[in-house]
Amino acid sequence: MLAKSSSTLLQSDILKSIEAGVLLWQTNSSTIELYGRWDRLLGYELTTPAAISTQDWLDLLHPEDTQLCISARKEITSGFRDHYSYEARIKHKSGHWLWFKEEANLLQHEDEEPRTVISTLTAISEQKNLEQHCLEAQTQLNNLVKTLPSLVYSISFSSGRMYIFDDDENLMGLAGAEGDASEWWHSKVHPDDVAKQSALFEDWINHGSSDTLYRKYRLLDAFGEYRWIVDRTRAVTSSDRATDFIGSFYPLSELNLLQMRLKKLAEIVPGVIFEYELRADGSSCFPYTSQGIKRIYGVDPEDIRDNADMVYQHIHPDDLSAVKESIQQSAESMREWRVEYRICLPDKTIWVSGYSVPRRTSSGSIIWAGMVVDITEQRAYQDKLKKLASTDELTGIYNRRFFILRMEEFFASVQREQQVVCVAMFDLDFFKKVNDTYGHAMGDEVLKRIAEEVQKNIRRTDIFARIGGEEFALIMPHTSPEEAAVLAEKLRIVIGQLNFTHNGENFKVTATFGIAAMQKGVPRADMVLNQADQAVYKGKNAGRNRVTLCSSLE
Ligand SMILES: Nc1nc2c(ncn2[C@@H]2O[C@H](COP(=O)(O)OP(=O)(O)OP(=O)(O)O)[C@@H](O)[C@H]2O)c(=O)[nH]1
Repeated sequence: MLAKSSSTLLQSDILKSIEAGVLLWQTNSSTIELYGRWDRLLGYELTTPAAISTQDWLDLLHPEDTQLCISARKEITSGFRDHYSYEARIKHKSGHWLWFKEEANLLQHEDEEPRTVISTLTAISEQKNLEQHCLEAQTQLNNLVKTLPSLVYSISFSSGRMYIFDDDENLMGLAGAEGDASEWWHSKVHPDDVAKQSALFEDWINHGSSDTLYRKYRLLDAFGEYRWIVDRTRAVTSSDRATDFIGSFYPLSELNLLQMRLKKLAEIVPGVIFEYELRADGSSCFPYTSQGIKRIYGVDPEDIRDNADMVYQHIHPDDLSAVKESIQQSAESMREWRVEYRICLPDKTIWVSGYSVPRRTSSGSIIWAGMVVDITEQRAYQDKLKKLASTDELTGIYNRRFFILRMEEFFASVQREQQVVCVAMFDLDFFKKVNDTYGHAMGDEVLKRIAEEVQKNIRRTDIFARIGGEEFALIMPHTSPEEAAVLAEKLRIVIGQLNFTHNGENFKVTATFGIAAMQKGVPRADMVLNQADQAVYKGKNAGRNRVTLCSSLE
């Protein structure tokens, strides 16, 4: 197919030195002379120059491209133009197709016949492949953008031009657009959000814009409604300089909006909202806690996300086992968890109330969702109220109401257990005289002082109360009547030794004690108090200032 040419050696040597094939053809001839490196390009080992028939040349071309070549050459033979160029595929010796570009120029004047045309053949397969890849990547990217539920945009850093990828299915209903980024943005963002969001963008740029900028604001959609969206922006860098921004707008769903509102609500709740998980292996963690966890437990949500230990470490040691037990009970019964306990913080101890509802998960763990609220103030108020309800206003010791309640409790425990609880009652002697002689205020002072002194001389477990005007009573747990009599005697002496002074005049008071015992078989608690009262009465009749056992103890 290929024959040796008769062209000069000099020409062929020059042409050999360039990395391209060179073609020379006379328009009136059916032969093409080939020079340069065309042989190497196509895998032939022939020395150049060589000659090839026009038809052989066309046969080397890809069938789809032969017409290109014919038409291009016709441009010159018909005298329309003096140059042409086209890109086509040519068959390599090994059988595969190579892309090349032929650029031809008419060498001789058109009046001269035959006319000579010279053209260069350059291999462009690599470039073609690259173009093909780019095209494919572009198509893939466009397809990808169309599958996203977001509206994707790019902004040129230098020109500020914005390009919004067209996607008629996007959730915002917004069309693809090209224009000034700032203008587009300002026309779409809710006026109340502009200042803050601009500041965030500026700040991001000034800090190197290396991370993704994540913003939430309201954007006008195609239907004239402001929608909450998430705008994620990234900088495209080249040589460490931002050249473009790419980003996307994603409308927040109802669920997202709900989450946003819940998060805000969670932050203002006076406590912590949490999810506590007890795993099947017994370990526990807090998958979610609102920011209030810092106020309540002094820890961050991240500190306890995988391990709840830090929370347990803050629970008051006296309450820890009760808290753990309450969780255990709730886990066993799958009933709500409700408990009040103390939390120790570095500077104070607070009371909290916890409430949550358990549910089982498919992984075998139990998750409680609920909240813990600071009730320190409420608790202090309750304590105060409780104290007020149980305290005698004048003396500060327990009042009759509280005393009777405790009597009932002891009465119940005496019925269950083998224990003796003694009750002592005492009534001041001739107290009316104290009031009459020194005044009611002085009488009050006497009552207070006696309460104080008796309190000092009894055990911490004894319950001491003022049950009437000048009547006092004591519950003495785990005390036999004999021991009770000894204590009463001691108190009688203490009272009798107290010195009172009014307007320079000294006086003393005495008290008469009666003792009864609460034992198994006594039908009612108040009967024990009656028995003690009767013993006092007996003591009064016997001359006062003495200790008397009730008749059943004699
Ligand atoms: N100052 C003062 N006096 C009280 C109070 N409650 C009761 N009294 C007085 O205590 C006195 C009790 O008097 P009585 O019941 O007659 O008994 P008494 O004078 O102590 O005589 P005996 O009990 O028989 O030894 C009355 O004068 C009451 O007014 C009080 O809160 N303050």
